[in-house]
Amino acid sequence: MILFAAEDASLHYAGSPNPTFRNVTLRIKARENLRLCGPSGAGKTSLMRLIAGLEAPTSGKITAHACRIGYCFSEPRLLANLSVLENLLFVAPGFEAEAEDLLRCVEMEAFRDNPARNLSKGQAQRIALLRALIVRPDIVLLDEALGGLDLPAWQHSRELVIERRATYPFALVEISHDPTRLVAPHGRTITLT
Ligand SMILES: Nc1ncnc2c1ncn2[C@@H]1O[C@H](COP(=O)(O)OP(=O)(O)OP(=O)(O)O)[C@@H](O)[C@H]1O
Repeated sequence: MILFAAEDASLHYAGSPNPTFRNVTLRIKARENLRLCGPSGAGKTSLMRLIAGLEAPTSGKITAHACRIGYCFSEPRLLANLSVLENLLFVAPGFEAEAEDLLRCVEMEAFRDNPARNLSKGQAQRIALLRALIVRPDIVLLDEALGGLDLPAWQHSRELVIERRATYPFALVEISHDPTRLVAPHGRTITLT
């Protein structure tokens, strides 16, 4: 099953001298692993935003785009004045029990009622990961999302993604400058230049 398909898609930001990427043809199948590679500024985040529907191609077309996305940005982007639990329930109303289970998986149950603004960057990144997973996505997008975590926190987070996929399968698209910090290191690679 194809979850996302772009044909000859190019993206040219208004005011930029050149397109960010040109003529990208890409299909994402259910459950597959994909890594976006390329030097800084090559357009990896922009392509991820296209997959998420946050950008539209300036030429070419998106031919399949009917799925639920869990997006973990490179910054956590939590709602600062809401508690940790409220941040999760904001995207998944009524899922209290599941939110609490997920918090236990990343050893953050004690932070449930803390305002998100009081979290460290690594704690906030873990909550942002839970927010992406709790919506039962068809595609999870990780944009350097776990890069700042120390090794034990990263391992916990990686295990959580793997376990969660076994129950609620999803395709995984990752951007990581560090190949040792990929959740799925043997996935297909798309290289932007
Ligand atoms: N909203 C925007 N408006 C204009 N230009 C943008 C916008 N977002 C990104 N760009 C430009 O598009 C190009 C690609 O940026 P993008 O963040 O997609 O690259 P990247 O490969 O993810 O880079 P990095 O590895 O450094 O994160 C850059 O030249 C950037 O300045």
